[in-house]
Amino acid sequence: MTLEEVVRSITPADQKAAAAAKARWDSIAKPLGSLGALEDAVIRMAAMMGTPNVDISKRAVVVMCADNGVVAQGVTQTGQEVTAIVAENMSSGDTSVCAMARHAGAEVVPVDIGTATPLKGERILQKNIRRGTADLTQGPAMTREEAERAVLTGVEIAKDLCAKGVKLLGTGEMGIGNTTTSSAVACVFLNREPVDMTGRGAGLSSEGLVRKIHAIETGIALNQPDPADPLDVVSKVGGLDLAGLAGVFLGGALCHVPVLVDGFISSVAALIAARLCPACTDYMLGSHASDEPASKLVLAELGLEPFLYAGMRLGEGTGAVAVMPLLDMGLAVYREMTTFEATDIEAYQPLT
Ligand SMILES: O=C(O)c1ccc[n+]([C@@H]2O[C@H](COP(=O)([O-])O)[C@@H](O)[C@H]2O)c1
Ligand SMILES: Cc1cc2nc[nH]c2cc1C
Repeated sequence: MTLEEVVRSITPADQKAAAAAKARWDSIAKPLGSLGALEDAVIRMAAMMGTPNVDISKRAVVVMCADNGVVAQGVTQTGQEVTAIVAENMSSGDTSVCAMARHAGAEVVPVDIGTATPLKGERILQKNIRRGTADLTQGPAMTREEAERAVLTGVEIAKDLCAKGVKLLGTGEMGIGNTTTSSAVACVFLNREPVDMTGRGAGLSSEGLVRKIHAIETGIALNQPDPADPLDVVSKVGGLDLAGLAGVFLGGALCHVPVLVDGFISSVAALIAARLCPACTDYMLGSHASDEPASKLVLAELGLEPFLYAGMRLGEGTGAVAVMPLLDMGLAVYREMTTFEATDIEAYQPLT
């Protein structure tokens, strides 16, 4: 499929199924609406799936791994080599998201979408578009064609997983320097200044933070990304992980499968997808508000409410995976609870 075909094929979520799910919640013997965001999530998932019989039993988290040329500007605490080390550990099950995913019953799918060096590991999907991006302070991070190929790769990965029966997708990433690219992309879309949108990422000194803000200012001034053209923005000041994850959001929407946003980087990828295809936001679920300063602004722009305010800022998909057990618990009540009709409690009347 071409990107235009993908965008054209995504349809809004089904409001009839949402109404049926809401009716089911309102029949359950408990105060109306009292499970708050858990009820909303089940209703929204019913709309996404087109049925009140919500099923998220099979789940996977796609972890896009890529390197970013902007690390040459001293914008990160650790070196670029960490990307490959952590990405390979995704394959052996030795990362934070892997431990959490085992608990949440999710498959971790690490993808080499653009790491600087080839990755070893049986479980890694080898989809490298290029061996790391160029330094965005010197010119565009990548070509428009490379960005488009990365988006389409994400779409295909999501479609393949859905074809294998996955009913809930999580997004995650690993890429030293990707909070710099994410802040740059967010600045362009939200028309904000880098000083307000930039944080310390995986850990950065105060001098490093000044360099990071300066690199973003330079990259935007030099490349002049067009905020009305998402592929222009992601190719000039973004990264391959951002482009690939934007594709996962589109692919999930195409398959009527909910896609959980993770932290700051993932939320910016969701914003790229939303700018490519506004209807795909119907298929997104928030997870947590990352500690990165711009995280809440980006989630608000997407109209998403995070479940968790837990001060997390790890990435990898840890936030997305963290809310899966919460969704399971919401669904347990939705499916298993007795109704007002079956008890002696008089049904609540909706508040007027
Ligand atoms: O998801 C987040 O909100 C998040 C916030 C800060 C850091 N990270 C992770 O840390 C890495 C990026 O940080 P940095 O400082 O190298 O730009 C990358 O591998 C992300 O997974 C992730
Ligand atoms: C060790 C390490 C693990 C990570 N996981 C996601 N980003 C990361 C950054 C570092 C530095």
